Amino acid sequence: MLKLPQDFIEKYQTLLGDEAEAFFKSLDEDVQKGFRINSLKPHADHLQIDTSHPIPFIKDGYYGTVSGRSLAHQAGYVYSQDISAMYVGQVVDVQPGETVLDLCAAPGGKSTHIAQQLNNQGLLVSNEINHKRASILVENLERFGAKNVIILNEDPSHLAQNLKQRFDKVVVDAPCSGEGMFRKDHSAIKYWHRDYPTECAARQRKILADAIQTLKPGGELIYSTCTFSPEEDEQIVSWLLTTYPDLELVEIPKFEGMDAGWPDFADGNPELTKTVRLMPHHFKGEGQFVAKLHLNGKPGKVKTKKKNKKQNQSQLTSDQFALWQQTINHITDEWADVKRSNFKVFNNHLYYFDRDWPDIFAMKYMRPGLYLGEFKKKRFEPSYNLALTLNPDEGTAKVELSLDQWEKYMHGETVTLSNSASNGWTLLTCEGVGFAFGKVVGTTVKNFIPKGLRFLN
Ligand SMILES: C[S@@+](CC[C@H](N)C(=O)[O-])C[C@H]1O[C@@H](n2cnc3c(N)ncnc32)[C@H](O)[C@@H]1O
Repeated sequence: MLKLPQDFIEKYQTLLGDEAEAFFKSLDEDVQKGFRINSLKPHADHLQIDTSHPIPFIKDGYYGTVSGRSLAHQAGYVYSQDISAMYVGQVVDVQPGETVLDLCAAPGGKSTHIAQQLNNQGLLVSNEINHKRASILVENLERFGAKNVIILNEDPSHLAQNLKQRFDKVVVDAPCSGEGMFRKDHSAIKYWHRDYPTECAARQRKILADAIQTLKPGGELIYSTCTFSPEEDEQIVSWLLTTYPDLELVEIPKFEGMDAGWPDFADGNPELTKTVRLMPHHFKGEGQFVAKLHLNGKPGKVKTKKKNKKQNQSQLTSDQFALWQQTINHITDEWADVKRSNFKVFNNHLYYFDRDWPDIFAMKYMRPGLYLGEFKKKRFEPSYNLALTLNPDEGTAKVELSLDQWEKYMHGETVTLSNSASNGWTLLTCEGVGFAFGKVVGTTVKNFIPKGLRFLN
């Protein structure tokens, strides 16, 4: 049985009254697992992912599990995710073409969901303050294969300074006391103490104050936590409403087992019933809280900043452009019409960066646009990331490997083909699914799986 802190037990006995026992009991029960299918990728019925149990209120969401070692996961066709967390992504309700900021984004559950909803139109800026976690965010987003994502590794205050009123939607999936994760991750209990929720709430107010500055008037702020504590849930929303009179709550659709937020947990404002609480004794997923707020008002004057020097120094030379075109046109014609002004080069690394995207070059970035590959002396090496954006069904040069060969390739080994293929860079597929680039020389496929992504055993 889960050993809960005595202060926690007493707090929730007082807050939940008659329901407290059912609530504590539910923390010992198994949680229903889920995954999302990545709608950016072509249909892949042949991957035999079990989609017989759709989650009725989540588009592309299913009950069940998919192994992290599977081809489907490695090639970015699925994302395993708790169903409550999926619900938050659904609540964001992004429309293709919008500009979205995911401010606390690692490991990428909401960001991959948003990227999917954008359908390669508009822009997602996905930010994570912690560098190690930001690297995991990069891996997960790159697998997903979206072309319109910038990944930053910044403190929210720098985004507030540099990207004022830039976003249609801003998501703050806040660092919190994590009470809703106790069941999944028992170690989360170790960090908890009586004052922890209040400490987390102070940090959340600071993050939200920065987040609001990046939101366009007319835009929406989505605030969520994976905790039950009123200090971080209803009380934070109540603080937002009183501190920022231009914010108003938007009603969120509720489905079976979902509770409305509890006004009595804050200042009694009945508007708080527009928020949603997912409690494990009522709902099948982990604990979660979510609120959606609309920012009224007219756009204020935003000082236009001088373009950062790095922006201008990052132009592609005509030789580099020719080398890029020569390499990519051998693989696919998808990039044939993209103009030179939409590329940037930093230390020989090439990125796609749409001219209309905001200037992020004064900030710490992990991916200033879609990473396309690296110039090395007189050649260009296309990136793993680029391979995962390609549709193998649309005229892409490809070589099909067996599942055994795929496993070998994922271990970093060279693969030998039974028949020789056309020499040069090619998309590698397995069961028709694109999973990486390889370089063919006769019957040999040289391995280019990034070291950090290789299977170790
Ligand atoms: C709940 S997790 C985000 C989960 C993520 N949205 C997802 O769906 O996969 C909160 C994140 O906030 C980050 N964080 C911690 N302190 C922060 C701060 N002061 N400002 C912004 N983010 C912070 C943590 O590193 C963590 O990755």
